[in-house]
Amino acid sequence: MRTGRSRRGRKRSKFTGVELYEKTIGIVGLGRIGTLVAQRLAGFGATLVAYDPYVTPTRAQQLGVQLLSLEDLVAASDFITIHIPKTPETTGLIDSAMFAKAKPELRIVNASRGGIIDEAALFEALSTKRIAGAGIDVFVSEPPTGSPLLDLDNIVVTPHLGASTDEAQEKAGISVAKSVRLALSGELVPDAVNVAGGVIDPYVRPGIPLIEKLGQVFSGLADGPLTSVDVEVRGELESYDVSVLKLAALKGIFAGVVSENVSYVNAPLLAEQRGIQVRLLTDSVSEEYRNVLTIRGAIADGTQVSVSGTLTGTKQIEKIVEINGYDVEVPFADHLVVFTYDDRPGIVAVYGQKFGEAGINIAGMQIARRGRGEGPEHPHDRRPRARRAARGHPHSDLRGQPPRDRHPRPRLTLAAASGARAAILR
Ligand SMILES: NC(=O)C1=CN([C@@H]2O[C@H](COP(=O)(O)OP(=O)(O)OC[C@H]3O[C@@H](n4cnc5c(N)ncnc54)[C@H](O)[C@@H]3O)[C@@H](O)[C@H]2O)C=CC1
Ligand SMILES: O=C(O)CCC(=O)C(=O)O
Repeated sequence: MRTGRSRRGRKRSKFTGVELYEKTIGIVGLGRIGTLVAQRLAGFGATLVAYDPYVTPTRAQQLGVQLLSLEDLVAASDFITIHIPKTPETTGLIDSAMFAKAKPELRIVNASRGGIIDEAALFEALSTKRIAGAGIDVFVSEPPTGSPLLDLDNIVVTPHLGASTDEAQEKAGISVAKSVRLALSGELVPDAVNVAGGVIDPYVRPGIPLIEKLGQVFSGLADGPLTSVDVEVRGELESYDVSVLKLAALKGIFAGVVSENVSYVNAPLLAEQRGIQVRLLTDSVSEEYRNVLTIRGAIADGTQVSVSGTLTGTKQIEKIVEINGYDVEVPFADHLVVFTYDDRPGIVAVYGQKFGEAGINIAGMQIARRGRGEGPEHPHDRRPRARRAARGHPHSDLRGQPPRDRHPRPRLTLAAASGARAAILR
């Protein structure tokens, strides 16, 4: 890096730059920063391409970016800007083989982590003018004292100042404080290194508490040890990274049934320890709602359980929209009781009477059936029964017993709204 001054003043011609307008800019890593870079660059009249194997083409399209392979991105780009973590996979990602594919006009910027660009390969590419220039904020060893890169005149270096604005430093402090608060209250800390949730888009965020509650309902409905759980995401959410919804579903499922504290970190482990196969499935088609989240599981005896939910209206009210194949539309409540029974007259009155005898107020009710006089489809649905799903008291057992690491036997359970008064009818 040179000061660029001659004895008689500046040689202005040495400092002629190039425009971004009508150039191709390659963004490596379309996470938080890569996305912001794409949004900022949208106004520069450049063609934006990106490489990020963990981002869907639809998501990239929403950002006005075309996803390419890394090789194609390097070959097409006039500028490359790197925004990925340093991992074994990304160390030396940009090496001499990549520079061999680059245009001589390429200018490459790395403000992510040192070593993602192989420094020896970069030195070679810059010193032989294989590429036009580089802007480097991060080095393998910092400060980069003695690095031969510092002697080149087609590189601009900064001492790891990528986040050094007054605003960024303040935001970083606030962000850390918020994460600590979330961790202390047992909630999801999206930035935690041991949470496999990935970048959580604001559009995905409201689905987290929804699917966690669905997990609690699912757990109340499941009557035996689970062998598999599918977390299904249908609708517009399909184009986002929704991996956090899998974690939240598992957290909800296990919250009421294991005695240990369930978190976003240990929930996948709890599933693995129990030999439960867990999958995240996505589909862009959702017929009735903009988005629907479903937890579908199989129990060891082969029966299936499912529960779906959505967020409705401008207030984004959380609702259950399907239980075991029956269409419903029920808002979540502190206590829910689900009955499955043969479709014949007088059943509702029987249940109503039992609730009344137990001094329990019914605040709302919905009946669903697949067709006139039809009974339930699931074999395990053939006898009258109830399952409860309690929100707000996930650890409370209705009989006042400690939570158990197994599912309850079939029984008719009535729950008092306060959780304090409860009765069990068999
Ligand atoms: N120079 C500085 O002062 C600063 C540096 N950084 C660094 O910038 C980088 C990006 O930060 P964020 O955007 O917040 O991270 P992020 O986690 O939000 O995004 C990273 C993206 O990289 C993608 N990715 C992961 N492995 C990949 C691979 N092998 N190939 C291509 N893409 C891959 C992920 O899918 C994700 O979309 C990080 O390394 C961070 O430490 C961040 C802030 C300031
Ligand atoms: O300015 C700092 O403290 C370093 C920021 C950084 O490299 C990061 O957030 O990854």
